[in-house]
Amino acid sequence: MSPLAAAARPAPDSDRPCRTFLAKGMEAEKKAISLLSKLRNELQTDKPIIPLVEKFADTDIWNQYLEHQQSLLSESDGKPRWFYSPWLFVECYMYRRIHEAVIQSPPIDDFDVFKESKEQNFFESQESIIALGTHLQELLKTIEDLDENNLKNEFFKLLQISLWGNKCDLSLSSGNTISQKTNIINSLEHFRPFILVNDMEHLWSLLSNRKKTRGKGTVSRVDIVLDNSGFELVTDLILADFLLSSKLATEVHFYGKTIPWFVSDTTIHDFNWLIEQVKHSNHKHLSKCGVDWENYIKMGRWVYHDHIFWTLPHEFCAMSQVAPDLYAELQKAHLILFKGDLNYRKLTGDRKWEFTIPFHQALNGFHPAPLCSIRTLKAEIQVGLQPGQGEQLTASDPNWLTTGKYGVFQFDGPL
Ligand SMILES: O=P(O)(O)OC[C@H]1O[C@](O)(CO)[C@@H](O)[C@@H]1O
Ligand SMILES: [Mn+2]
Repeated sequence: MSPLAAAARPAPDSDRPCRTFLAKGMEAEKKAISLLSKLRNELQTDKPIIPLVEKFADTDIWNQYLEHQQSLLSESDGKPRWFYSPWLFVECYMYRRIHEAVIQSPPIDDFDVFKESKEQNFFESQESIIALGTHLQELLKTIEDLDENNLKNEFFKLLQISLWGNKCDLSLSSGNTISQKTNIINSLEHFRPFILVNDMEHLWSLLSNRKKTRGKGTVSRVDIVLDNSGFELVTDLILADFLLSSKLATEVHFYGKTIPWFVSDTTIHDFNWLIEQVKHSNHKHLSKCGVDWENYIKMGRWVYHDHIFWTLPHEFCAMSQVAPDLYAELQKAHLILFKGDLNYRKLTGDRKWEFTIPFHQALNGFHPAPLCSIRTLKAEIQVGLQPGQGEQLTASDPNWLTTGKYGVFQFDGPL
């Protein structure tokens, strides 16, 4: 019997639901693809930016923001358009429209379109991930005996690994694989000159002073606003493990993204999936990391927070108005680490600041707690440089702002 004839024959009752589900799935896939093609056409032909239509936790806030963008334009400017609106808004809007296309297409409405790329990044970085896990387990064997100076050096090493982990970012590589192939630990000295602002000493003095002076049983809390999943997330979890094991912190709070975002950004599914993968690694040191990390979560020493604010287009100086609950949560931290370039753009409002403007000024009143941006440069904004430093970089390396080759540890707050 020909396949067509077989398909035409009424299915036996046993697999009818399966076929219906399959048919519905294919229907949904077609719908999502057509919505995404419409989005691409709007983007490529500079159409007006249209309000979100699907009911979701943040639909109204997004549409209010779009109205705000409209209010900034004069009569003759017409509607906010793709090519003539602030990049921060338009890029965030694009990823939010991708999410809308998926939630409008049940039953695939909870599908993560970037899941495969994020998992591929993890698997392709296995060698360097194993090297990092081994490095951490070796370090933990002797951590109690390290003197202050050695402990500080180990802290600085893991901070730099977390910084350079930020290069592995799929939105910069527009989704092409950008996994960590080499053992990053051996390259730290080579990368050192590419750190343009280095406030690591501030981080050390803040945490080590608090460790010395805090009373028994008091909390030392470090909050990490995460960026990319995959290799970068491993570097952040290894840093967080060290913070607890060195007693520089007694608890670490993590913030991820509520929806798939900028291709590689971490969602709660990515966070849990990665810890599960590490725990089940057949490499004993790596598997020990995963077992410890799962225990930190069970004991409440690691806490994961979800908040819709992180996938809105707002600059962080608006957080206390737009998301006062999140601002209040961040105020409980003794230090907040903001990973990555997008967070840096939102910290500084993505303004065309002079390179030498102080970071404190660019934060425009956003001071929930002492904070540090740990960021590789992928967008044309950088503040807090020395006089002439930006100009010198432009002369020696014209694309220094956007290649991810340079990085900063930029601190703000009382010591
Ligand atoms: O993952 P990160 O470090 O926030 O990088 C995201 C950055 O990559 C880009 O999407 C492309 O360069 C920027 O627009 C964005 O700020
Ligand atoms: Mn990112």
